Amino acid sequence: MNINLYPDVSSIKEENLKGNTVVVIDVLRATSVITTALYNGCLEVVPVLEVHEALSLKGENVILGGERKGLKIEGFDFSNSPLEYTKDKVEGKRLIFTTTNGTKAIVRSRYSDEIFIGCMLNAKFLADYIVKLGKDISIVCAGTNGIFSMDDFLCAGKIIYEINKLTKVNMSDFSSLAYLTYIKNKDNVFDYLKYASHYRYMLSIGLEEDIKYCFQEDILDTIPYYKDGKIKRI
Ligand SMILES: O=C(O)[C@H](CS(=O)(=O)O)OP(=O)(O)O
Repeated sequence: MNINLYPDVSSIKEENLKGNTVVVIDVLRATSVITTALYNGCLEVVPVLEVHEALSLKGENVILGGERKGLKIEGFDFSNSPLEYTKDKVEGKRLIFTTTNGTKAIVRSRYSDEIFIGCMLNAKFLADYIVKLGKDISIVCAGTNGIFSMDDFLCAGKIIYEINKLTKVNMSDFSSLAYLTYIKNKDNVFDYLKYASHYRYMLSIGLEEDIKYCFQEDILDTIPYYKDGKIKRI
């Protein structure tokens, strides 16, 4: 099984993803939100690129979530904080979701038939599931504003680490680097993250609790799956 890793959305090409199992990561915070919302009973998440698109989809049993510059959008019900997506707020609801990096990465990974949403929260469970599919794996990091992001890279390393425990893999050099980075830092994640600009930005706008939440490992057994413009739980 081959594993390829893409540092941000601009580096993905249709021919690289076709036929592969694709995992999209935006650990801070979009893919952590999606996984949490579905775990808490949200029916489906619809990722959209633009705020006006989200607003136009308002309706019964629909909630709007997301951010711009890390902050809640006017007219939306929720921000991009996974801590807001509790069972009492999201159960039985349809979430329309737009964020700066994460939802773009998901929508732009549509070249594959098998697209999953990954984060630290579900890494081990996701690895178990996708290994059984037996296809080559492409991991797409959302990055931040079109630039490589160390936080997504560490999460990619964790997912590769979990896959490697289960089956024989052939890692690209970039995948190996993520894998080794995770092994080296797994016991001191926050010492590593302090070098990450996205992490520092999140801290500067008061999101320390979100970060702590997003870097918990293997606490949610939810495997979000993107098909026909919607993300649902497997
Ligand atoms: O709010 C977030 O977590 C980020 C916003 S930004 O990158 O800090 O502008 O959005 P996401 O799409 O989840 O990376």
